[in-house]
Amino acid sequence: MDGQRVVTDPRKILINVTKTKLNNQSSQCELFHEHLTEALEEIWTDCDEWHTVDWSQHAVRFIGRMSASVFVGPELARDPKWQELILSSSMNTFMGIRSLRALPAFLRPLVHWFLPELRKCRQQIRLARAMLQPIFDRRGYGQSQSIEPGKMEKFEDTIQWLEETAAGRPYDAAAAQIAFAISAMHTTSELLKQSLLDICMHPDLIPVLRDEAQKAIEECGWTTAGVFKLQLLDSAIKETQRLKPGLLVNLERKALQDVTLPNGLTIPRGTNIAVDASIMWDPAIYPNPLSYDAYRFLRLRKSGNTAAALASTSPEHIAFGIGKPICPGRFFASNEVKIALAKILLTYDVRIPEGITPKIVEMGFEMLCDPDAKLEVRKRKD
Ligand code: HEM
Repeated sequence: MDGQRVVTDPRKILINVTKTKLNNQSSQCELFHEHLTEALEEIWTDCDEWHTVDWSQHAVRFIGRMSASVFVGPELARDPKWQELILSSSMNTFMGIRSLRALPAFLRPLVHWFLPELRKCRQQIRLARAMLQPIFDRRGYGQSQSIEPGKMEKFEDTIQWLEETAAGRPYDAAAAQIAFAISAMHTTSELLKQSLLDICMHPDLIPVLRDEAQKAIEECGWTTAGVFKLQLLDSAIKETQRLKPGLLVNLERKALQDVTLPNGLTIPRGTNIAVDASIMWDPAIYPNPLSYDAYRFLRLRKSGNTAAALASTSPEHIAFGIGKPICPGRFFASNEVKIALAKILLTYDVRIPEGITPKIVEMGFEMLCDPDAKLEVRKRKD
């Protein structure tokens, strides 16, 4: 799969762009806010009567739109054809991987050519190439030609950063965009979906979170400094991620040689291993671990625990991974989710329809937000 290959490419072009460029943009929060505002107006409208929205679908579209504003720049981010392409290609990749995993390993190199989802992925890579080409032409990029970084016109998007980081080495720009979508969209939108559902299931939080957001934005605007001030919101999201981390096991690896652990246990070569995420529900670490406590990480943060912020990680909270391959997109994802929640709470009244309790769905190792989750929303009076 082309998108997957870009992430595992040993030259690490995409990973380096994510680490060095993606988290370093001062204008990023404003851009996220601008695109989310447009998406909310288009999708949730200005209607000030309660109406039901398909939260499960809309959260993905909000994250897709915010992410695309930085991945491909405003022009493609606003293009409905690009939005559709990115959403469906990442879904097709996930479904294709699920279908392949159900087959014996020896059949996969052959069968993947015939699986409908993966055939669709290949068509979509071709479409992405065609849609990116006019931008490449306008900017004068060529996949095999080297442009001296200092001589490039500046664009603040991954199309440019990939070109700079590749520095003349061949790479597949379309596959890289699909790879960004695969890495970023599903994970981040799952976190956004469940965080808002958890907040709505604890409606006392809403006025407190609104107040925090109002003050932060009045003082600093939709900037990195403003988002940093959303500390209760940060804590609430991290609590959601603790209770529903996305995966029941994380950090999947294969032992390439016999490995003897400090306790003497030997993992034989060829063994597949993963880390059990249930440490995040250990009562010795998190008192009352199965209850949602939006203030839990705020209290820890105030007591000086440096790992208590959403984008931080520790052996007790591994939803963003840990160690060398820790998620390099975690700051980007945290900013997106915080901006989306603050903006939604400031602009809309939000509630879960009466009589409904959203369920978390476990599928294999995945922990998914209720795929049928609906919300009732109405625009707040200014
Ligand atoms: C809530 C959102 C996200 C979650 C929960 C998440 C989770 C993770 C985890 C657990 C890993 C490590 C996997 C391992 O060690 O086996 C990882 C790696 C990675 N993530 Fe994320 N991620 C999120 C968002 C993003 C975003 C927004 C991007 C890019 C913009 C991104 C890009 C990557 C990349 C490139 C890697 C591979 C790093 C490497 O191999 O060195 N992620 N992510």
